[in-house]
Amino acid sequence: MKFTKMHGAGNDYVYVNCFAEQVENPEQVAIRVSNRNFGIGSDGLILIMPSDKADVRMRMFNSDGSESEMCGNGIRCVAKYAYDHGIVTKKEISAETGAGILTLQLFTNGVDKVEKVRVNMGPPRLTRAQIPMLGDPQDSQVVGLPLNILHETFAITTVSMGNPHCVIFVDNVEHFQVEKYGPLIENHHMFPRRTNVEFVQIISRTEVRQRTWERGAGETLACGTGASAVCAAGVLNGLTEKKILNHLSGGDLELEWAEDGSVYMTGPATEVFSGEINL
Ligand SMILES: N[C@@H](CCC[C@H](N)C(=O)O)C(=O)O
Repeated sequence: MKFTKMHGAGNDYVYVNCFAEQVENPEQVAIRVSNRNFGIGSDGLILIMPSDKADVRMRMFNSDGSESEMCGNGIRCVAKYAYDHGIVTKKEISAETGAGILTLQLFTNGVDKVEKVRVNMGPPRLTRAQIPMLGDPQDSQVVGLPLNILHETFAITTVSMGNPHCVIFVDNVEHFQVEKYGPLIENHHMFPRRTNVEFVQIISRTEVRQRTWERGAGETLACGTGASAVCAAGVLNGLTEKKILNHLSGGDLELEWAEDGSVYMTGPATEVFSGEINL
């Protein structure tokens, strides 16, 4: 299988051009290639596919083989791959994802390669049914709900960006035990399809620092859907403005919850290397 390794702010995936390749059993392939000792090494597998509804389609698998509806860092890299490898020639493209069809604006450098992408991530979805989360499905939003984990109580805010997120504001995120609490919240019975978890420190009303425990992957260096969920959660909790800079462990993302109701995410996309693997 031919592949290209790419990352967005350090959130790294193995990308396969399915305009040219066919991938059987992508769940198993994701587990195999993601392994950092016995495989290529990545947070998961992303398939770049033809679409009959959009310029390109993305399917995304975590390193444990589970499929997610959406990946914010991944979709920027899909856009970069599609433009740099001649699948698309426009600088505004559409992409089909499990979270719907998104529009993306591409920014190129002096040698006409994509460096940065702005994605309309769509509106944050806030009802319990949309997350999904146990409780009254019509509950319009969950903001600062107390959740007991071991001997701690966390105030959680839940947001779906097509995939589920549980946002928790903490005083000192660098010293926070992400590995201890992340998996307990990811697998909490409140979340029937598990959840991604963002631990966030407020720096100012326009700047935050985020660490992410990803569903199906563990702690990663960045999460674009998570950063978008944090943008909404900060506003819902009255902690931040609608436009913020988010410092993730592997780089920065710019977020804006705009007047049209959508969250816009802008950030880098980087190609690292290409190769071939015998499966
Ligand atoms: N890193 C991603 C999100 C990947 C999927 C997530 N782990 C899930 O299962 O929903 C991003 O940049 O959004």
